[in-house]
Amino acid sequence: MAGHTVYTLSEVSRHKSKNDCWLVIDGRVLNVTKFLEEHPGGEEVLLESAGKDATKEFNDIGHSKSAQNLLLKYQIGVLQGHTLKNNEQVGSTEEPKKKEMSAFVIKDDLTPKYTAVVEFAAPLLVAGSYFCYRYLTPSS
Ligand code: HEM
Repeated sequence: MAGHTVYTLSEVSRHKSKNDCWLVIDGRVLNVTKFLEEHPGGEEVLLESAGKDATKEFNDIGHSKSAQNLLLKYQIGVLQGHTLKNNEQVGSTEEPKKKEMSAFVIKDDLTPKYTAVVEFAAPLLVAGSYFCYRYLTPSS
Protein backbone atom coordinates (compact mmCIF):
# COMPACT_ATOMS: atom_id res chain seq x y z
CA MET A 1 0.00 0.00 0.00
CA ALA A 2 1.28 3.43 -0.92
CA GLY A 3 2.64 5.57 1.89
CA HIS A 4 0.93 8.72 3.07
CA THR A 5 3.86 10.32 4.85
CA VAL A 6 4.42 13.90 3.74
CA TYR A 7 7.98 14.84 2.75
CA THR A 8 9.48 18.14 1.71
CA LEU A 9 11.70 18.35 -1.37
CA SER A 10 14.68 19.12 0.85
CA GLU A 11 14.10 15.85 2.74
CA VAL A 12 13.93 13.98 -0.57
CA SER A 13 17.13 15.64 -1.76
CA ARG A 14 19.08 13.95 1.04
CA HIS A 15 18.49 10.55 -0.58
CA LYS A 16 20.41 10.62 -3.81
CA SER A 17 22.95 7.84 -3.57
CA LYS A 18 23.01 4.38 -5.09
CA ASN A 19 22.29 2.85 -1.68
CA ASP A 20 19.55 5.29 -0.82
CA CYS A 21 17.76 6.71 -3.82
CA TRP A 22 14.50 8.66 -3.66
CA LEU A 23 12.77 10.71 -6.30
CA VAL A 24 9.47 12.46 -6.85
CA ILE A 25 7.06 11.71 -9.68
CA ASP A 26 3.57 13.25 -9.88
CA GLY A 27 3.81 14.39 -6.26
CA ARG A 28 4.63 10.87 -5.07
CA VAL A 29 7.82 10.32 -3.12
CA LEU A 30 9.40 7.09 -4.33
CA ASN A 31 12.17 5.02 -2.85
CA VAL A 32 13.66 3.43 -5.97
CA THR A 33 16.83 2.03 -4.34
CA LYS A 34 15.75 -1.57 -4.97
CA PHE A 35 14.55 -0.71 -8.47
CA LEU A 36 17.81 0.81 -9.71
CA GLU A 37 19.17 -2.44 -11.12
CA GLU A 38 15.82 -3.53 -12.48
CA HIS A 39 15.02 -0.31 -14.34
CA PRO A 40 14.85 -1.12 -18.08
CA GLY A 41 16.17 2.37 -18.84
CA GLY A 42 19.24 1.79 -16.67
CA GLU A 43 20.19 2.97 -13.20
CA GLU A 44 22.14 6.00 -14.44
CA VAL A 45 19.04 7.91 -15.51
CA LEU A 46 17.41 7.28 -12.15
CA LEU A 47 20.52 8.37 -10.29
CA GLU A 48 20.64 11.56 -12.36
CA SER A 49 17.14 12.39 -11.10
CA ALA A 50 17.81 11.15 -7.57
CA GLY A 51 16.65 13.47 -4.80
CA LYS A 52 14.71 15.56 -7.32
CA ASP A 53 11.31 15.91 -8.89
CA ALA A 54 11.63 13.67 -11.95
CA THR A 55 8.05 14.07 -13.20
CA LYS A 56 9.06 15.82 -16.40
CA GLU A 57 11.83 13.33 -17.20
CA PHE A 58 9.49 10.41 -16.47
CA ASN A 59 6.73 11.80 -18.70
CA ASP A 60 9.10 12.83 -21.50
CA ILE A 61 10.14 9.20 -21.98
CA GLY A 62 6.52 8.22 -22.50
CA HIS A 63 6.58 5.40 -19.98
CA SER A 64 4.00 2.65 -20.48
CA LYS A 65 0.95 2.25 -18.30
CA SER A 66 2.57 -0.67 -16.49
CA ALA A 67 5.58 1.55 -15.75
CA GLN A 68 3.19 4.16 -14.35
CA ASN A 69 1.46 1.59 -12.19
CA LEU A 70 4.85 0.43 -10.96
CA LEU A 71 5.29 3.83 -9.31
CA LEU A 72 2.80 2.79 -6.63
CA LYS A 73 5.02 -0.11 -5.65
CA TYR A 74 7.85 2.25 -4.73
CA GLN A 75 5.81 5.04 -3.19
CA ILE A 76 6.76 5.84 0.40
CA GLY A 77 4.88 9.12 0.73
CA VAL A 78 3.71 12.31 -0.91
CA LEU A 79 5.45 15.60 -1.57
CA GLN A 80 4.37 18.45 0.67
CA GLY A 81 1.74 20.58 -1.04
CA HIS A 82 0.52 17.78 -3.28
CA THR A 83 -2.84 16.14 -2.91
CA LEU A 84 -3.39 12.97 -4.84
CA LYS A 85 -6.85 12.69 -6.34
CA ASN A 86 -6.91 8.94 -6.03
CA ASN A 87 -4.12 7.21 -4.24
CA GLU A 88 -4.52 3.96 -6.15
CA GLN A 89 -4.10 5.54 -9.56
CA VAL A 90 -1.37 7.56 -11.14
CA GLY A 91 -2.10 11.03 -12.54
CA SER A 92 -3.42 10.73 -16.05
CA THR A 93 -3.86 6.96 -16.04
CA GLU A 94 -7.38 7.04 -14.68
CA GLU A 95 -9.60 4.56 -16.49
CA PRO A 96 -11.83 6.33 -18.97
CA LYS A 97 -15.52 5.85 -18.29
CA LYS A 98 -16.78 2.86 -20.21
CA LYS A 99 -18.89 3.79 -23.18
CA GLU A 100 -22.12 1.92 -23.53
CA MET A 101 -22.60 0.07 -26.80
CA SER A 102 -25.64 1.94 -27.96
CA ALA A 103 -26.60 -0.77 -30.48
CA PHE A 104 -27.14 -3.23 -27.66
CA VAL A 105 -28.81 -0.99 -25.14
CA ILE A 106 -32.58 -1.08 -25.00
CA LYS A 107 -33.63 2.29 -23.71
CA ASP A 108 -36.55 2.28 -21.34
CA ASP A 109 -38.56 5.21 -22.70
CA LEU A 110 -41.95 5.42 -24.34
CA THR A 111 -41.28 7.27 -27.61
CA PRO A 112 -39.99 4.23 -29.54
CA LYS A 113 -43.30 2.40 -28.89
CA TYR A 114 -45.26 5.15 -30.62
CA THR A 115 -42.83 5.23 -33.56
CA ALA A 116 -43.02 1.44 -33.87
CA VAL A 117 -46.82 1.56 -34.19
CA VAL A 118 -46.61 4.22 -36.91
CA GLU A 119 -43.85 2.32 -38.71
CA PHE A 120 -45.97 -0.84 -38.63
CA ALA A 121 -49.27 0.82 -39.62
CA ALA A 122 -48.03 3.08 -42.41
CA PRO A 123 -47.17 0.34 -44.95
CA LEU A 124 -50.45 -1.44 -44.15
CA LEU A 125 -52.35 1.77 -44.79
CA VAL A 126 -50.56 2.32 -48.10
CA ALA A 127 -51.12 -1.31 -49.20
CA GLY A 128 -54.79 -1.14 -48.14
CA SER A 129 -55.35 2.09 -50.04
CA TYR A 130 -53.77 0.61 -53.15
CA PHE A 131 -55.91 -2.54 -52.83
CA CYS A 132 -59.10 -0.46 -52.53
CA TYR A 133 -58.15 1.69 -55.47
CA ARG A 134 -57.15 -1.28 -57.64
CA TYR A 135 -60.01 -3.68 -57.00
CA LEU A 136 -62.90 -1.64 -55.67
CA THR A 137 -63.01 1.18 -58.21
CA PRO A 138 -65.08 0.18 -61.24
CA SER A 139 -62.97 -0.32 -64.34
CA SER A 140 -63.95 1.61 -67.42
C1 HEM B 1 10.11 4.80 -10.28
C2 HEM B 1 10.23 5.41 -11.44
C3 HEM B 1 10.32 4.69 -12.75
C4 HEM B 1 9.79 3.50 -13.12
C5 HEM B 1 8.91 2.56 -12.30
C6 HEM B 1 10.24 3.25 -14.49
C7 HEM B 1 9.91 2.13 -15.21
C8 HEM B 1 10.31 1.89 -16.50
C9 HEM B 1 9.89 0.78 -17.30
C10 HEM B 1 8.95 -0.33 -16.86
C11 HEM B 1 10.49 0.91 -18.50
C12 HEM B 1 10.33 -0.05 -19.70
C13 HEM B 1 9.53 0.64 -20.79
C14 HEM B 1 8.12 0.97 -20.37
O1 HEM B 1 7.40 0.06 -19.87
O2 HEM B 1 7.71 2.15 -20.52
C15 HEM B 1 11.33 2.08 -18.44
C16 HEM B 1 12.13 2.53 -19.48
C17 HEM B 1 12.86 3.68 -19.42
N1 HEM B 1 12.86 4.62 -18.42
FE1 HEM B 1 11.94 4.46 -16.67
N2 HEM B 1 11.02 4.29 -14.90
C18 HEM B 1 11.10 5.18 -13.86
C19 HEM B 1 11.76 6.38 -13.84
C20 HEM B 1 12.45 6.89 -14.88
C21 HEM B 1 13.11 8.17 -14.86
C22 HEM B 1 13.07 9.19 -13.72
C23 HEM B 1 13.73 8.29 -16.03
C24 HEM B 1 14.53 9.51 -16.35
C25 HEM B 1 14.88 9.92 -17.45
C26 HEM B 1 13.49 7.08 -16.81
C27 HEM B 1 13.98 6.77 -18.06
C28 HEM B 1 13.71 5.63 -18.78
C29 HEM B 1 14.29 5.33 -20.05
C30 HEM B 1 15.31 6.17 -20.81
C31 HEM B 1 13.76 4.11 -20.46
C32 HEM B 1 14.09 3.34 -21.74
C33 HEM B 1 13.08 3.67 -22.79
C34 HEM B 1 13.31 2.87 -24.05
O3 HEM B 1 14.14 1.96 -24.05
O4 HEM B 1 12.61 3.19 -25.03
N3 HEM B 1 12.70 6.25 -16.07
N4 HEM B 1 11.18 2.68 -17.24
